[in-house]
Amino acid sequence: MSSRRTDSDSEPLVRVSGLTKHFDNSSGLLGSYEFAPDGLSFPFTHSPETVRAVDGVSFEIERGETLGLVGESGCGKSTLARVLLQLLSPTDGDIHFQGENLAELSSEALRQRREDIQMIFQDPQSSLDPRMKVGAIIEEPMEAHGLRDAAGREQRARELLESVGLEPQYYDRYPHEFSGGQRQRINLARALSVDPEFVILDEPTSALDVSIQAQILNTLQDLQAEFGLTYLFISHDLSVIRHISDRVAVMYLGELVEVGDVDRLFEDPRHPYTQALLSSIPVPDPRSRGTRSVLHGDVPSPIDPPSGCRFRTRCPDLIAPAEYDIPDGEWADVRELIRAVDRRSFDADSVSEIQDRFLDGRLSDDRCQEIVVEAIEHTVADEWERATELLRTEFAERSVCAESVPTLDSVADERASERRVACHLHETGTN
Ligand SMILES: Nc1ncnc2c1ncn2[C@@H]1O[C@H](COP(=O)(O)OP(=O)(O)OP(=O)(O)O)[C@@H](O)[C@H]1O
Repeated sequence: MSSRRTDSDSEPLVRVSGLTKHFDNSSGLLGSYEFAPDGLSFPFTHSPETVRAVDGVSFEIERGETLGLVGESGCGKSTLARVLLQLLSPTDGDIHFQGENLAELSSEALRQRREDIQMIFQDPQSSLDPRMKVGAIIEEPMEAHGLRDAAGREQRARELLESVGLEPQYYDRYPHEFSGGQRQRINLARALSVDPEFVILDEPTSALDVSIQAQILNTLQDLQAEFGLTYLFISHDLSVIRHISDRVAVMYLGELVEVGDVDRLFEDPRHPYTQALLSSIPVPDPRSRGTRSVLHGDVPSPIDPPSGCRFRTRCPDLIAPAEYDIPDGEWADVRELIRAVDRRSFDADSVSEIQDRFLDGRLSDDRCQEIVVEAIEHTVADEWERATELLRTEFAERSVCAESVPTLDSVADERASERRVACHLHETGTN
């Protein structure tokens, strides 16, 4: 453990509250201008677009633990990492590191903090200058921060090579002489050379063969124990996240939707998005099949995310609008119909046939029955968009999931482990 680890030991190492990063996509991009219809005269409107990459994210990381951050591509994981690393300034929110608000630090204090927070990227090649020898690569951050004399830096570099599972004599070799896994080990040695407290690992094993991945993960765990490190481990690969994490934060479209202890979260995922992600993990036994549908469709644009719960447009558990008196089983049938119309996944020959296929008789709520029949009639008339629109405005947009933003609240867990979920299904009184 580092000698700096003395003050504010009761504080989590990292405390992030309401962290937000929006990108203004308009700068220099013609894409945000709408041109006059003749295509010749000066653009008459300008609509700057805001990419809501990270939106009000709060979490803590305790000293010595690994928080796994998981989510599909484009959900904001790398942006969050870059803001934590101070490579990007937040639009809003606070980052407390060792009890200090990074936004309030002097530039000298911030420089010191930069030493304490290091990052490992996916591509082990990109951060290794091919013209520099391994020793110089590892020593560079120490030199930049004025740590040790030349002999001390060399000794440290050789020690670190050993710590990360390489030979000390590799000190005099060039990066091209190493495999991908070995290069990632060199990156680790380089990051550890300044004795950081906190290491952010952004898909550190994604570019490596599966057999090498496991070795690097094991080395990361050994290094964590040896140096008392705290990790934020970012990956879209759930098996890697399960292997390495103590706790897991699940991110969707710029927001956290579930946070919990790794074993509990994998055994008993609560958020429909976490459930869908887990059900999409390939299972070794081809005969065993998940009971839930995997994720359909793409992640919506962070420029115009869905209202309310951002996952609702893909959620298999969308809550029925309160204004309809519709039993759960009937609502499940309606949801199935909505999805099928969305995907145009059936032949629309006759209204009664489609009704029989999706519904178990007439719906008990008259208004729901009317809407469903009208939508089916549209499909039979080959007016799929009108059907989709009708089902969207009469059902999806009237759900609490569309009308109100769920907050990331604690939910009861039978093993009393920490669990926070942002889903209306789990709000007190709903479930
Ligand atoms: N500099 C930028 N300017 C505008 N938009 C950006 C910028 N950087 C990222 N984005 C957008 O922010 C959203 C989040 O991107 P980010 O790279 O953080 O996601 P991610 O979860 O890390 O994805 P991946 O796993 O593919 O790297 C995306 O829609 C991305 O296009």
